[in-house]
Amino acid sequence: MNAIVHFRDVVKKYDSVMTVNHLNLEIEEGEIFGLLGPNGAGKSTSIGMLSGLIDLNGGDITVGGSSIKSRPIDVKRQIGLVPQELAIYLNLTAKENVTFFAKLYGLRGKLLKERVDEALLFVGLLDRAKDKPSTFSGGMKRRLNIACAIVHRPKLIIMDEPTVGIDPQSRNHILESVRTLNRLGSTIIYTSHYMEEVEAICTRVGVMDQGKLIACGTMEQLRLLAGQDTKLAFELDREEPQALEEISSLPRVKQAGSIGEGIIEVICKDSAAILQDILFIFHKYGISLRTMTRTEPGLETLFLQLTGRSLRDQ
Ligand SMILES: Nc1ncnc2c1ncn2[C@@H]1O[C@H](COP(=O)(O)OP(=O)(O)OP(=O)(O)O)[C@@H](O)[C@H]1O
Repeated sequence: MNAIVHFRDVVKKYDSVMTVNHLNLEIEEGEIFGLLGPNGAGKSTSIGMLSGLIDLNGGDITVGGSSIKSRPIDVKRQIGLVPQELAIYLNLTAKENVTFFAKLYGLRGKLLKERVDEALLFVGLLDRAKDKPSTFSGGMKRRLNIACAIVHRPKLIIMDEPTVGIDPQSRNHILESVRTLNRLGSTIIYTSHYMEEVEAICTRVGVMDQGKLIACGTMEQLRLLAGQDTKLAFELDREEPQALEEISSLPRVKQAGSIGEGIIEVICKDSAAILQDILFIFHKYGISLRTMTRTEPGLETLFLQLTGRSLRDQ
């Protein structure tokens, strides 16, 4: 894997306030990277610097090896930015909007027409191509915003809170689009303070607070970092005290016990690493597994544990 985005010691100050405080971050090609944090954490400022819209006060950011400071045009060409505020023209039709952005990115002629239709189809607005966005719902406007950002098939797509205040249908459409764009080869950076969205679609998550990256990793890694426990529940065809004893003595298992009706619960750290060991013990004692459930603490709990504050109540 190659890092497509590299923040190196990035600083942004407004007056004397460190809005982005020595941010170091690498995002690999092919990731859906979630940038999570409460309002004012510095997410939009970081994204703004990455997109060349805000100057840096220190450090550097590279995209595909090009520096935003010395080669901003190279960087911008690789990026599709879906900004938090809608960046569409209400007096142009949907098609004219997407065409405008396609031309900005240098598309011309037949290719331009193809890509515009493709982008409108992708966001489910091809049948509304001739309508002006003033007649669209909030969710449709956001989808048009996405079409404008992806029409040039960028390597890196940045979405800044794209689902704020929209209907569930458009929200699901957008989340599904993110997955599809990623499958088609784009790396995605997705900022949000909706933890459920980040948990559902992101392969890795960076948690920002007060201008700093306070944690970064897969959900499993973040849980480990915060020292949180996962609960595994196994429904078995029979219970075997010796098997339970062996499970209890596995490293990383904090607690294992029967809760009756053939169900045993295991409280552990890093459940992915010990699952094989537990299944091996069942096999050794000839115990059949009927069902298994895994309950994990969410990002909200994790944020609380890392900062002592809630993500939502900022
Ligand atoms: N142009 C500006 N001048 C002064 N302060 C600013 C400016 N832009 C942002 N800030 C401040 O920087 C801090 C970080 O803002 P930023 O928009 O990056 O946060 P965020 O994590 O994206 O939050 P949100 O989810 O609300 O967009 C905030 O305290 C904000 O008030």
